[in-house]
Amino acid sequence: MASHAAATPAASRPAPVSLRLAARRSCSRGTATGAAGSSASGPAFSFPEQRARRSGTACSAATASSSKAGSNGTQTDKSDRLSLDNIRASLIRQEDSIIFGLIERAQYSINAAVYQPGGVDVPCFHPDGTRASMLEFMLRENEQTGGKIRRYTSPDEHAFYPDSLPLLVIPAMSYPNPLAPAAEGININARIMDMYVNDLLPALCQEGDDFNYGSTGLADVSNLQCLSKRIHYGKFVAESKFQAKPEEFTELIKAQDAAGLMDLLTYKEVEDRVVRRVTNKAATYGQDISEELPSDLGLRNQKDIEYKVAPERVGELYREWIMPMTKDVQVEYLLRRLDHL
Ligand SMILES: O=C(O)C(=O)C[C@]1(C(=O)O)C=C[C@@H](O)C=C1
Repeated sequence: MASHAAATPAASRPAPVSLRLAARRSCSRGTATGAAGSSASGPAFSFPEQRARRSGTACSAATASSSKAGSNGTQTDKSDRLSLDNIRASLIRQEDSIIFGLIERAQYSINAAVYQPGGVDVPCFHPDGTRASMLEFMLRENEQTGGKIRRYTSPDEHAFYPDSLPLLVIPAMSYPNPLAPAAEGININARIMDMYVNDLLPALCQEGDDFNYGSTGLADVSNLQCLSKRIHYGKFVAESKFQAKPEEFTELIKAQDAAGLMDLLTYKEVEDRVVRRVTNKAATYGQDISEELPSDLGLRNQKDIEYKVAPERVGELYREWIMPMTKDVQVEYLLRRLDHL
């Protein structure tokens, strides 16, 4: 059990070498075989292909068969979840899944074998015959299922293996998408995977191996998908900021001034509030709640409360990794905001 004591900064706890190697290999090999690469030097996959996935034009089997679809076989998202007004509220809701997921994962040891290619004997899916890690295998299998039911046609979802997605088995759906076309080429999942395995897990989990590989991998898949969604929401946040100050942003975009964009989109006081809220949520979700009403328990001394994960540590992970990567997505999106228009 973690205490409420001040957490050691994640950056000062280097990951075991084996984990660093495993994730690096998975990222570099993944770029060649389907895993998303960092988009710093260009789109991770081709623009027309990604559009096909989003629009469902690669999904003829499904579009041809639905009676509930529109005249072109495409359904429309009737929810308002991608309207710009709902973006900040969604970020706050997503915190709950992320915090619960991190606490869930922290009950298991690091279990390094899950991240090492061949560490656990799983079927290989890399075309070049190199072995996959158990996490890569589970993530890709999960995307095969989600991909069939249009998860990755939604503009707020990003696959870790976008080049390996299957055809849809249900009709395509058209989503309201307030983003500029350049958004389609931005996918930083390879960086997110690297950060999760090498920085976040070592800050969260006990060293060692408890052999709960299946539970570990399931928690990891869910956490990676939640983190990916949260971080790529930066595209929507950036779009709302652009629309609020179009002249200022346009000037910086035309100058390709990444540092200026970062300054303009950063709200230090909002970040402080996020860290405080996340820390409070981690304190609430991470304590053992008994069947007694709080009033029957009397006043509990804060120092007596045992937490599953030190709440400050979760706040730090937000400050050090999750918010900076969300801002990186915002800058990447804004730098290309005027492309293809
Ligand atoms: O809420 C915003 O304005 C955001 O851009 C999101 C976010 C975050 O990741 O939580 C990122 C940058 C800001 O400095 C504050 C918060």
